[in-house]
Amino acid sequence: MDIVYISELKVDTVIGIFDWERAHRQVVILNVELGTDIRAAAEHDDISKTLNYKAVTEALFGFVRDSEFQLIETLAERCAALIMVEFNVPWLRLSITKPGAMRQAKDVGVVIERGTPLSPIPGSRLGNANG
Ligand SMILES: Nc1nc2c(c(=O)[nH]1)N=C([C@H](O)[C@@H](O)CO)CN2
Repeated sequence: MDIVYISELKVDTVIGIFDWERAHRQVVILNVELGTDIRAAAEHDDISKTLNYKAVTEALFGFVRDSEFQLIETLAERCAALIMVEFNVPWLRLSITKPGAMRQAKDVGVVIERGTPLSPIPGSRLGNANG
C-alpha cells in the first residue's frame, strides 16, 4: 500500500467543552495518512489517477474551520468519514492535536486508524512472504 499524506494542517476552529472554548477559536493541527496505490498516476504522470492532496487539504480545512464540536474525538471521526466517503479512501490514519490546551504539555490529541489497508504491493520491501 502506498500513502499520500498531509502534515501539520493548521486550522482555527471552535472546539472544547468549556465555556471559554465556545467563545474563542483555537488552533488544531491535523496529520493524515491516506492509503492508496500511486502506480497508475506515476506510470501516466496524471493527477486524475491519484489522490489529489490539494483537494483533500481544502475539503478538510473548510470542514474543520466551520465545525463546532466539543471533543477532538468527534472531530477526528467526522474528518475520517468525510475523507473516506468523498475521496473513496479505503484506509487512513489521522491525528488531531490541540497545542497549548494543557499548560503542562506541548500538545494533546487523538490518533485514529479507520478502514482496511490495501494489500501489500507484491515484491515491495514492505510486503510479507505471501506478497
Ligand atoms: N479525550 C479528550 N479529553 C479532553 C478533551 C477532548 O476533546 N478529548 N477536551 C478537553 C477540553 O476541551 C480541553 O481541551 C481544555 O483544556 C479536556 N479533555
